Amino acid sequence: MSMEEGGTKSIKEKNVDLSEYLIDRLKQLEEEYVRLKNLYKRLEDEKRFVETERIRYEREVRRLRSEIERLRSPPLIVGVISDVLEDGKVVVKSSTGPKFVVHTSQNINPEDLKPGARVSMNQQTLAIISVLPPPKDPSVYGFEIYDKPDVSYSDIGGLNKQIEEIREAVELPLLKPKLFEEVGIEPPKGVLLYGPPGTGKTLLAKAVANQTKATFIRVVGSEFVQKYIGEGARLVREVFQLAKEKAPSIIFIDELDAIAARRTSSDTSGDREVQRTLMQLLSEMDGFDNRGDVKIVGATNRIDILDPAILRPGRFDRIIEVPLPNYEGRVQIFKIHTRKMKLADDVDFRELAEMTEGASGADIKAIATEAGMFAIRNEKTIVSREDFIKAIEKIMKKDKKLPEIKGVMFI
Ligand SMILES: Nc1ncnc2c1ncn2[C@@H]1O[C@H](COP(=O)(O)OP(=O)(O)OP(=O)(O)O)[C@@H](O)[C@H]1O
Repeated sequence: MSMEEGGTKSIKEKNVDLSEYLIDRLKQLEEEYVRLKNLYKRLEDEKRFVETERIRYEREVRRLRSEIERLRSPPLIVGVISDVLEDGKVVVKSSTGPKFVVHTSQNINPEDLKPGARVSMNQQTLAIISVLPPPKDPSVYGFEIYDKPDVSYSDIGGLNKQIEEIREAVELPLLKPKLFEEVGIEPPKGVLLYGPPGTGKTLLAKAVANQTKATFIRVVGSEFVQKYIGEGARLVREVFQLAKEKAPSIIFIDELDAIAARRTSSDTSGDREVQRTLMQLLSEMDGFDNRGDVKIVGATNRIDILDPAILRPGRFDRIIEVPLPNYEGRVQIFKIHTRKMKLADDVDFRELAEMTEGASGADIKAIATEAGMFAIRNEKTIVSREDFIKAIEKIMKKDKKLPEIKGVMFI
């Protein structure tokens, strides 16, 4: 009897155990379900994120591919249409001389194809790629023109001697031409600024233009000879023409070395193109009156490779060195580029200047901007000494990282 009782109990107990077990198991499964559901949601989110990242990278790859394509594409030749034939072909005179019968791109509106129109052509097939705007439009050549640049002498740090020299050579003749006549001397025609990159050469030229209310025309030497083959000499002519029309004006030729490097023995068509451009520049400089109100300021990082012809009297006859700033200069440049920043009391320009031996004005500007960025990253609006120190480390390290390759200047 007792056995039987005991047996029934155990069956009951077993049932209780089983139902407890099942409830437990159910709970576990429910929890597992919730966990998997969350995991699924997280994976879905991650999938979406990865998907958008993929699309972003694909877009970036496409952009870089087209950039590579663009950089690889050969320069175009400039020509002038002499006749439009009935079959849609066109007779063009290339800027290097001979005439050709060529095809045109389908993207060109046939109405734009008129005799006299300037066009760009593929180097190999000479097919017309586009019709260029009329030559008088200075933007065609990428000339930068400012009626009155907004840079003043007070924006330039550590170049007092250079400012004095450029004022004497460019500003005085523009503002007081009579003075030179009375004394009976010819004012300098052109001034050459030379020195390492980012030291303020462009800034100096802009400040003189501002002070004399002259139009500032900036052209880049390498663009004269690289953008449109066979056009360098004509571009030089056009810049001088434009400068005369906009007088008083200052022509600032950046990267002068690209068109005025000493002649080498090689005789490629590229060299001949550079030669023609330089000849045109020399003849323009010789041809105009130095008492006039057009002044030329050239800039180069490589005075050592310039053709001596360009430095002869009556051409670039004042040469001004624009070196890397010394300690005092760096203090001043730090002051200039932090004028609009809110600085903590622990920022000491003297200390910063000591830490930035060898930095250019452009480097110091970059340090100030970077210090501001560090402050923003830490959600501060006041920039502290620590932000500057981090910025100096970052910018000065970047400078040092540049590879050293003999004979090559990194600009
Ligand atoms: N002496 C300086 N005082 C204040 N700012 C300077 C000075 N030098 C350079 N900078 C800053 O660096 C920037 C670049 O300088 P700038 O274009 O005048 O150099 P550059 O000598 O013409 O260089 P590059 O040879 O590369 O053309 C300027 O916009 C300016 O903000």
